[in-house]
Amino acid sequence: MSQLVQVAVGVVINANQQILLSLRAAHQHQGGRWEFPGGKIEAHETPQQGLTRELHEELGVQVQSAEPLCCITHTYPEKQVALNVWWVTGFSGDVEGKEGQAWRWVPAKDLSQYQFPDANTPILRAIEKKLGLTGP
Ligand SMILES: Nc1nc2c([nH]c(=O)n2[C@H]2C[C@H](O)[C@@H](COP(=O)(O)OP(=O)(O)OP(=O)(O)O)O2)c(=O)[nH]1
Ligand SMILES: [Mg+2]
Repeated sequence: MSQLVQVAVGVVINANQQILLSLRAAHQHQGGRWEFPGGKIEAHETPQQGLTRELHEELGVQVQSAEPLCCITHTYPEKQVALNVWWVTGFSGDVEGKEGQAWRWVPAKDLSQYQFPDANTPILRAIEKKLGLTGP
């Protein structure tokens, strides 16, 4: 199996309980699916530094407050990823698709209507749990 790729992912939530999604470009791995923004952590970075850099590069926002949400390891046919997922409750700046990608704020309860990379199912469960959206 190829190397494990470490990825920092941000679940950015605003005051209206909406979550920021961004569309993966067609040419990317898992292209055409919606994602929680983020990307590969560089060798010299901590996961939180990677998160902050990626959200700034991809969406032009500055992370101000974040805590770990969950960690997921997933094996795709072509690579294995470790997603270091952060719950981002504070940021500054206006969101912009810096890489030309579509993005949108989605009510947390509507996330299941979107197609995400296969690894993301546990992230959706973690968000529901965090927000108390799970049934009895
Ligand atoms: N950002 C992000 N990546 C995800 C999610 N779910 C998931 O399986 N991944 C995978 C897809 C990719 O293989 C990897 C993330 O890498 P990436 O393509 O965003 O990396 P990057 O921003 O550094 O961009 P690049 O090197 O491809 O230019 O993690 C998700 O919700 N968000
Ligand atoms: Mg990325």
